[in-house]
Amino acid sequence: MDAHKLEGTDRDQALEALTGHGWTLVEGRDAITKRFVFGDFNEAFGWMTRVALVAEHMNHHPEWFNVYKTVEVTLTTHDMGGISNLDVALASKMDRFAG
Ligand SMILES: C[C@H](O)[C@H](O)[C@H]1CNC2=NC(N)=NC(=O)C2=N1
Repeated sequence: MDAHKLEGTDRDQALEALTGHGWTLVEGRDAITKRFVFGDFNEAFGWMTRVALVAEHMNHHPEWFNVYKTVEVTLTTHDMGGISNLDVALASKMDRFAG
């Protein structure tokens, strides 16, 4: 997928959709974040595994932190110094996989 930094109304619309699904902007950097809470570690790590395969296929990788059944995710496009269409695509995959 071709990466481009989101700007203007494209960005506004994407952020509006994401915040409707529990994503928020990170303070002090151009990134989005969400905390996913699963039933147990098995569910959390299973989800991470499914996301990891997609992320590798996209060549777009999350920053994430897992403790037991909780995964805190931050998405940004390091190469562009901000939020791109790839972050939006990966965020929606994560939401879909989390059911
Ligand atoms: C060299 C490699 O293609 C780049 O470093 C890719 C890998 N995964 C990436 N993931 C994310 N989130 N942002 C990037 O800019 C990025 N760049």
